[in-house]
Amino acid sequence: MTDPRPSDPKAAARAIDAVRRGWPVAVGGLACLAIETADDAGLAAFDPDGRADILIGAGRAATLKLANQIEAADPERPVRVARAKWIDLDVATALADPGRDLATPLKGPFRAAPLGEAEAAAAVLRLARIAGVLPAYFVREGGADTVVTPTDIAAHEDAARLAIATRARLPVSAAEDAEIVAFRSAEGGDVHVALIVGRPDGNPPLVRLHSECLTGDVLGSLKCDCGPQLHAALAEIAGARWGILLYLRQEGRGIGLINKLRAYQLQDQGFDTVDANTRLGFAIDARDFGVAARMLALLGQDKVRLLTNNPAKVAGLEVAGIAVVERVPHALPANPFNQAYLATKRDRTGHQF
Ligand SMILES: Nc1nc2c(ncn2[C@@H]2O[C@H](COP(=O)(O)OP(=O)(O)OP(=O)(O)O)[C@@H](O)[C@H]2O)c(=O)[nH]1
Ligand SMILES: [Zn+2]
Repeated sequence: MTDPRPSDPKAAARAIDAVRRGWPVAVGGLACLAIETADDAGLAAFDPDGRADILIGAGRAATLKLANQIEAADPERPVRVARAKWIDLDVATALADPGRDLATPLKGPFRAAPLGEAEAAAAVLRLARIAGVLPAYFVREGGADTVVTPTDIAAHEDAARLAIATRARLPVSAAEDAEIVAFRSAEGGDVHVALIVGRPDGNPPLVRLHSECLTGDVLGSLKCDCGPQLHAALAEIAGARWGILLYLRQEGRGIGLINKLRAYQLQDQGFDTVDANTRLGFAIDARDFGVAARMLALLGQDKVRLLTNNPAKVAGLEVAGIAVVERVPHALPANPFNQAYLATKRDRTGHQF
């Protein structure tokens, strides 16, 4: 039977592009204009009467004293804020970006409005995360040139659509006998990579799921443990003679580089890594480890020994059909800049150190 609502990869790609360029998108019956990329002319064309409401995540809404007007819920849940005369583009921008709270104390009171279409509202906030912009929109009932459905947006991130694109020998300093395999989805999402070290020897491979961290992996950031974990993982896998490192393009636990740097800005103001994410209106961890499970399945592996301190990675693989026969701890020495970050992982996100 054919899917009555097949997804359209072009629609998601066009919508991501539109959000990044400051063009409106329509999801269901909601017309939405991303606040971060809107300009005065775009806003005037989208909303000539100044009547469009604001759509943000519940985590952000909670800091706007809207908490008592919304159900306590996950930080990504959409909240619609009724437009008031004094909410212009500048105020909306301050509303969208918690990094400005110290410099721009917010007015108020803000009033929550009925969501309209909850599924469409949630999907358009997910679209913001995928596009790498702040999850905040001007929103009104109506249409737009760019139309996208929640199904299109979900399909864009659907791990099941990943396939192997190509593979090649890649000797690396940790292991000369290595092969790189690249994965891509027809939906045009991120390209993920596996580095296979050695040859299958009949035992489950030693596997590391490494989420991209430009600051840590490339620049040697001391704020996190990613760089040292990456290199230690390669060394351990090489030592085990057979294993796989998955390099997952899940920068910033899935919120993207720019929004991760916004979370860092909030950390400079004293919030920890968990609260920084939720104050932006994102989940604490937006990653889908089903991507890793799909990659392992495509490589013919259904049992692994997993290098991690993060129980969510174990659970994420298991739920997607990969048996984790052993969790191998992967903790590295702290430094003065990442001590608090590691303590937050231990105390608030269940990491086992
Ligand atoms: N949003 C956000 N992402 C961060 C922050 N610090 C590091 N990251 C990202 O977190 C991810 C690091 O994840 P992993 O190395 O897989 O670590 P983990 O989930 O803690 O699990 P294990 O290391 O396996 O125990 C990378 O995508 C980083 O870019 C932060 O403060 N905020
Ligand atoms: Zn990092």
